[in-house]
Amino acid sequence: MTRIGMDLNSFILEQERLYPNATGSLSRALVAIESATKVIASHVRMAGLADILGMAGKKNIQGEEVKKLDELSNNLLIQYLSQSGEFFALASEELDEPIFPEEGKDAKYVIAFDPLDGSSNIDVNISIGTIFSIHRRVNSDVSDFLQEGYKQVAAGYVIYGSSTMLVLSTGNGVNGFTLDPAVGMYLLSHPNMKIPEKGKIYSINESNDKKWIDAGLKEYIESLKDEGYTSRYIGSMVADVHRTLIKGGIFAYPADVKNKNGKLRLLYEASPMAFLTVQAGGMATTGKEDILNIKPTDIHQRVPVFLGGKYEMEKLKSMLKNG
Ligand SMILES: O=P(O)(O)OC[C@H]1O[C@](O)(COP(=O)(O)O)[C@@H](O)[C@@H]1O
Ligand SMILES: [Mg+2]
Ligand SMILES: [Mg+2]
Repeated sequence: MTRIGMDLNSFILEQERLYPNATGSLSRALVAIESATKVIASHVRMAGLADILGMAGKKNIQGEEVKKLDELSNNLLIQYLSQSGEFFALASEELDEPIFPEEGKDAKYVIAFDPLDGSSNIDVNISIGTIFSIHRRVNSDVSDFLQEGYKQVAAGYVIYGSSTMLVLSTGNGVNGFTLDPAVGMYLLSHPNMKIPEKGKIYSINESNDKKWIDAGLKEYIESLKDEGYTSRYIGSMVADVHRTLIKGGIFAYPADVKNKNGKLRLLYEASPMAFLTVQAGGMATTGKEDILNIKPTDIHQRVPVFLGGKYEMEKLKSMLKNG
């Protein structure tokens, strides 16, 4: 029986037993993520001492400066996920093209991940994270990554914050586990997470307001303020979404004149976070369509993101003009 303090491995095995035909493959895949993120968490904790802050001295395919911790986290995930033998292919923010690990040639799943989310916060000791999205292998090629978000088998994130937490959904609700550093285990701390129907916080980079494309957006934010909402924006999607899941409200990264499709990437940021939000009882849209219904066309494609509780999302839909 699921209970507070239950360790993640026992939880994963308990979920597996609900499906008598399960082979254990997804369980082993999740354990590989668990192991990799524990090692990343330990590096994050010591980053200031271990000379792993700052730039790696290169740019990724999206033209962004790669930080040393981006690169380290990417390498650790590639190593752990590949050696698990449970992934046919891996796509990452920090990889130009997906890779197909030798050990995974018979595997059933593909995984897309943002190894280190919130790069601009790495050097200043503010919460950062890892985001992942798992789909079934269908065609055995790159197109396996171009499946709609609602087809995700599992999605989740790890937040390296004042504590490290892993938040996971396999399509059966959302559960959060806190890493107990003394025993090195993720323990169930937030069972059956539900986003409040109405919150008090909006989270958006308001310094971009003059560049927002949709003419209704500014009016919407003003109207939330009139209702007494306050602003919180960390600039790490993982941290802003984590707060939104727990406290409610809305998180947004809209399209603007500089980022015509928004900034966040569909496969390894928008889609897994939309899956978790919907599983927690909330909603997620680009302003034009449900994020989980988008059929991706590119591994690194970007989309506008609005996600949050029912009240804020319904109000948003009634006020956006889709300009
Ligand atoms: O600084 P901005 O433009 O508000 O962007 C913040 C957004 O960019 C990101 O840092 C992008 O993610 P990466 O750090 O993985 O590139 C998100 O975590 C965050 O929501
Ligand atoms: Mg990111
Ligand atoms: Mg990143």
